[in-house]
Amino acid sequence: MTVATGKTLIGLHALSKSYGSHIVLNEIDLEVSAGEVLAIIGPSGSGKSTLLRCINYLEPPSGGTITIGPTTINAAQPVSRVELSSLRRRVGMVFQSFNLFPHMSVLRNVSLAQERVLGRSRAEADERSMQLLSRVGLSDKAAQFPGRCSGGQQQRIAIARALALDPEVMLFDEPTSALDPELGLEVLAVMRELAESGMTMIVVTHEMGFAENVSDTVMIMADGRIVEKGPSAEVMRNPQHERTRRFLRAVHDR
Ligand SMILES: Nc1ncnc2c1ncn2[C@@H]1O[C@H](COP(=O)(O)OP(=O)(O)OP(=O)(O)O)[C@@H](O)[C@H]1O
Repeated sequence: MTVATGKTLIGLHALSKSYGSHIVLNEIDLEVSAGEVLAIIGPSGSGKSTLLRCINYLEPPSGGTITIGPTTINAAQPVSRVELSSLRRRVGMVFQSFNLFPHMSVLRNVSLAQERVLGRSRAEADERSMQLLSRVGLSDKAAQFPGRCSGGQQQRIAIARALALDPEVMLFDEPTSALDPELGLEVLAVMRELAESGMTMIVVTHEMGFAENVSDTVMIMADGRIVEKGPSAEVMRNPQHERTRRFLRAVHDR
């Protein structure tokens, strides 16, 4: 259990996304409190990644609104570059593939956006980067290139890079799916620490242990809709909907 304050930080209202006639997100309503950790689980193709990508406008939604703190973006209206960069700055994202710059040192990977986006000096950015690398247990890798690091280390660097812009919320899209289980555990430990520090997190995951033991809230998606959402222990141990029960049984039998 983490430190959710009860104050809504993120609100989605009737958020929809279609590709042609294929409705991938069907009028999603969702509220996430400051400090809450929400795990999104569900079958393949149910719209989990699309939902995350719509929240930070990597995919423009087809309809609905996204509110983050005091700012509301309406999908029906054009979004300016200023609004988009403000949104992306406030919403950090970590992907399944780490997307680090291979030709830059680990330190530079973490510090570059701080200079470009936040206008920090190189010295300030490097100092902050070293703090964050230490937080993810990688201060000794600062001078290396990412290619010399393991997958788990690269994902922890990607987390440090996202944190470097001081986001209000962190989105994780299956951050351990590309990793061997042991390396995944390193990443999950960093995510647990982040959750306990009070970061607001939305995590698409196949890690049922994370959903049950770290997240405050679990949400099950199927066919672009929210099937069930509630306190994680309740949803994972006593699901109310047949669709959730079927999904959890299938995961369990895998
Ligand atoms: N760019 C795109 N163009 C067309 N269809 C897309 C696009 N992106 C996603 N889709 C479709 O949207 C649906 C939802 O995909 P999404 O990746 O959000 O599901 P998911 O629940 O995250 O699945 P998984 O667990 O397999 O990652 C799928 O049917 C997918 O084929």
